Amino acid sequence: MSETPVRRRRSIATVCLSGDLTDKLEAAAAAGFDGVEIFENDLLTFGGSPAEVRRLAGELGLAIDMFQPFRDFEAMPEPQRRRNIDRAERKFGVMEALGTDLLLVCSNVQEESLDDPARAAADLRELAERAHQRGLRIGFEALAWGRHTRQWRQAWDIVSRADHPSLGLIVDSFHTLALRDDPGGIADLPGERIFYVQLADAPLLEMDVLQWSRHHRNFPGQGQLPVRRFLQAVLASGYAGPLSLEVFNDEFRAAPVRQTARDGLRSLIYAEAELAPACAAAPLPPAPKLAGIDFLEFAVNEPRRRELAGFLGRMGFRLSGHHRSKQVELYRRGQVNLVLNAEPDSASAWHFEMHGPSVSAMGFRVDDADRTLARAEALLCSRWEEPRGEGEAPLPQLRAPDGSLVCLVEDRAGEPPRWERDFHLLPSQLAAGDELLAIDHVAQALAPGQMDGFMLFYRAVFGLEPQGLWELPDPRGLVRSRAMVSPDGALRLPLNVSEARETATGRFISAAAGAGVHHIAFRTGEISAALGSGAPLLPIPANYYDDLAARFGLEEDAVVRLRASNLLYDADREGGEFFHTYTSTFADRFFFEFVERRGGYSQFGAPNAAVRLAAQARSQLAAKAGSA
Ligand SMILES: O=C(O)c1ccc(O)c(O)c1
Ligand SMILES: [Mg+2]
Repeated sequence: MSETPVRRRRSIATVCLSGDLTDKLEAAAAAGFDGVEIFENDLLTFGGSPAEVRRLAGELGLAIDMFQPFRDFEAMPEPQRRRNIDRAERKFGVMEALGTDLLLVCSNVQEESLDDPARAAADLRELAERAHQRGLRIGFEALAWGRHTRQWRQAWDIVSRADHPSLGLIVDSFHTLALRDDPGGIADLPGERIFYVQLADAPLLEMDVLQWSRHHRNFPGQGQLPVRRFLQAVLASGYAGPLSLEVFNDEFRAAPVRQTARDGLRSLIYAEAELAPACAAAPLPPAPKLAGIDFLEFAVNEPRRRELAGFLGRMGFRLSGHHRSKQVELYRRGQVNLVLNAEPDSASAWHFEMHGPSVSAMGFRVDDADRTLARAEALLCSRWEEPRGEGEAPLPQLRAPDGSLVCLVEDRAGEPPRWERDFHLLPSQLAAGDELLAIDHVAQALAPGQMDGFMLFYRAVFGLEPQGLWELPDPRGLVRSRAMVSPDGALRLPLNVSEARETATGRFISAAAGAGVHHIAFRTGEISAALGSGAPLLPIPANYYDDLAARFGLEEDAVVRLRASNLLYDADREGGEFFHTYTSTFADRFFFEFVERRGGYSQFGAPNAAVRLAAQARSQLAAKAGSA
């Protein structure tokens, strides 16, 4: 076919969003949605009339696609059957006032409903005929926990038996995929008989499907369901209506509404683009090929600059350059670049005001900076341009969800990055043989509720893949950790979140006023040589080493060496080994880690996290006692 695909309409159910109906509509419009599904409860609890909702949506440029849900309608014995018809007629009145023509009827969950598809079809046919007379339509959706109708095929069977032009099918990815039902057959339905499509993802959880649906859904790309297969089947049917998000999620209910709405639209754009050109009018530029982290920038003021420079110096970093026009210094050790930014009136200065000494920017090595920026903007990220001095190189940058910056550094084989030319470089003072090889990973602390949004950002914009979830015991609560990793492992970003305020992650969030980088790991060659003697290390208790010998069956002298160097150890099943150690924490904010990977080890030593967290809690207490 040669016709250019038109952009498909994108919608969101009001139940996805926090706040009252006004907040929800404003956020949906601000994000850029075309329409909304009005969830009945949001209308019932709203202070204004349905006509006012219609006016507000109209002013915001939002269509009201659908009113939902209408429950427990089909296949009821009399007298409920008749009462349900009367109940529906009243809802039709509400729909007319709202200015929407589609009502979602979800499958009956009542015990007394009849196991009689013919009756269900007859009831829905009558409802559709009544709707038709008022210019309205009915869509029938199978709830995964319906009494008799649970699968899309059963709902379709009833809809096709009823055979009324004002009755169609509604499919919802969650209900289909949560039951591990095959969405493939949806492709064979006549697309115009599908009246509406709802999309949701979810993490794989072993639990009752109703509880799973009501509390743990998330946006496509944030979970583990094969939403893409579902969407592929829907599009193959020829369905031309809106794609709509319908997510019930406890964290979303508590989250800032505009961020959730923007995440929702980002997830839809991303989901569509993965299926381009079937779906998106303008396919997204491809995700970058990532070659690791080129530099990290720290926001500092003058006293913190001196302090941090001292800390870096003890880890073997040397002052390696002064920016030509700004109060910015480059520190280097081997392949690792750290930049201290004290420039007034800069993005970094603003970051310092908000968060104190902190990582204000990460430089990602990408194959094509402009293309990556175009992709990011298409995925609703904003770009940032820092003022530049005469002749200085432009550095494409975009904002991460926490307000920090991601700089896109073009990786030009063998050549130094363009930004280096903006520095007066100092003659290198290479220490021989023990240089740092790379920034191995950068871990971020997130506030509760931020994991899904950050995960989607790194996945959609940069093509990072979410790894398994780790639960790390801190003495003061649980920390959940999930790493986002580029396909070849060149870029690794663990994301940590904790509900408990006194865990290392919780303390960071309160001390640093929100999400941010809380540790940076450097990859070394032979780690004991790379450590030297200067780095201020976090002490590891002797008990750890006794256990280590038992767990891995290490030789006595190997354990002695680990202990002497304060090293933690992990190994994977394939014989890969991991040696690592942590520094003390700088200004109660962030700390560093040195890691050596051997034999293809690709994890982060999560089994050792508890030891690290406990040691940090102990030194935190000691510091408190010292200052009291
Ligand atoms: O959880 C529910 O009741 C419910 C209601 C309407 C829907 O569209 C749905 O998918 C679930
Ligand atoms: Mg639904």
